[in-house]
Amino acid sequence: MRYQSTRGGVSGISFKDAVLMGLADDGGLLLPETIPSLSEGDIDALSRLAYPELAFQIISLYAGDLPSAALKTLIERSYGTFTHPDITPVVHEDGVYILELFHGPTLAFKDVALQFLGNLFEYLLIERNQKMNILGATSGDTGSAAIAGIRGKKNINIFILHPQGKTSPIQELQMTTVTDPNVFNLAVEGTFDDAQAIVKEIFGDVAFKNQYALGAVNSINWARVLAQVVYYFYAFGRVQRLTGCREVDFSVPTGNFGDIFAGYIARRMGLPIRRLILATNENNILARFVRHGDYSLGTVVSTPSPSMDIQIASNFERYLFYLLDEDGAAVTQAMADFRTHGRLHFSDTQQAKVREDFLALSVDGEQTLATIRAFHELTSYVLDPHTAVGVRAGRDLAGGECPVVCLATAHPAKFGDAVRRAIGRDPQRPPSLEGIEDKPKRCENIPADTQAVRDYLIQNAC
Ligand SMILES: Cc1ncc(COP(=O)(O)O)c(C=O)c1O
Ligand SMILES: N[C@@H](CCOP(=O)(O)O)C(=O)O
Repeated sequence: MRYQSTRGGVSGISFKDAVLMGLADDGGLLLPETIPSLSEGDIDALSRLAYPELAFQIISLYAGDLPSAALKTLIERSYGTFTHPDITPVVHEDGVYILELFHGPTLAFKDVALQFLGNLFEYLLIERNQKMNILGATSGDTGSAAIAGIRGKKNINIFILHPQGKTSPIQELQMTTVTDPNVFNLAVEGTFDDAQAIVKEIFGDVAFKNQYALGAVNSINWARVLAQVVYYFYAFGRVQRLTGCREVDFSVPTGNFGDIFAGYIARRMGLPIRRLILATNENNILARFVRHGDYSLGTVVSTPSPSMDIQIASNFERYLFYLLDEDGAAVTQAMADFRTHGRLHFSDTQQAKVREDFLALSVDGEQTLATIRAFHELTSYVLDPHTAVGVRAGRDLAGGECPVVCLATAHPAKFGDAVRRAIGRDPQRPPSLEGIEDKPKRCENIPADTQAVRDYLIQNAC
């Protein structure tokens, strides 16, 4: 499998090189040159596999340059840290199937890909006798998952920018209480969008990126998206076995568009997904885009689901590549237009195509809390606020005989304030969070300024 950039300036590179390149050197995002197509029989066989074996089969399709034995070991190590034997179990509650993606070390879906990516980076750096400085932006969950995947690894430093005071207290502590010497937490005076823009600008300076061997842990990195494709197949197999259904709907709480884009790839591979339901909070540029073709930038607002307080969704560019008929020049132009005007226009034909690919709903804070409350009253199950956004959209938009799978993207204990407001008590704390408030912390404040972050990197790079 070879990889190409959405902007047409990079092509023919291997999986390993794509993982190390992160952001494509022309500023675009990397995608496989072809998407493998699976038959009904293939999917049937895959749907019977346990998670690690399934991950091996799916990832192998895209990573032909990784020896099989090495890939197997990476997968075993990555999912050996999960506390549930099924890795991503599916539970059935009040008519919806909940795909629990929060049984990894930091209690969010990011662990599924970042445990794997951390081990993959280590393997590639040993193989090439190289060092790496990871630079990432987080609205709360990627940061802690990336730090957990990288801490203690040799020849890698990690620099994570989070928006100061805008993550949940537990999310912040999960990052700042990791005081290993190779971990650098930077609290940016701005929003997640500011932090992500700084990261992309720094990656865009290819000479600097190469000089400091910068690596990407955000869903900029294709390996992130790839590892997330696996659980769509897993959930489909489990739900099909329970219900005998031929198709399923997935409802996906969405911010940076990485998770739902993984579902889109799964569908392009042939997985019978009837509808991909894109659920946002009030930061709803993507829901407006799907529903009305209105892709225009708003101002980031704070919500009970802070990890999705995002306006500029990184992976939208990957979808745009397909919407614009895989024309790199057209994507480059569209991205430049968006930077200049803060909006993009789509033809009626394109809008119709988008509505074939997705349904969408924007769920506000009150509705989110009401969903947590109502679901808890009916089932005793406590949803985290991001999952609640997806459950609300799934209930409103799914229909007919087709089961709906809602992605449970985080454990409720990460968002105690929102849960308390909804159900009047704190969520139960998993053992990994016990005593977290009492641990020593390390974090530095930094302005939302690219040069300041570059200078910090230069001083602290390995
Ligand atoms: C808990 C949680 N749910 C949902 C999302 C949205 O996922 P994505 O950014 O891949 O759209 C995020 C992060 O963005 C998250 O941390
Ligand atoms: N919600 C994310 C935002 C970054 O998304 P990513 O998938 O591109 O890493 C977070 O928790 O940081």
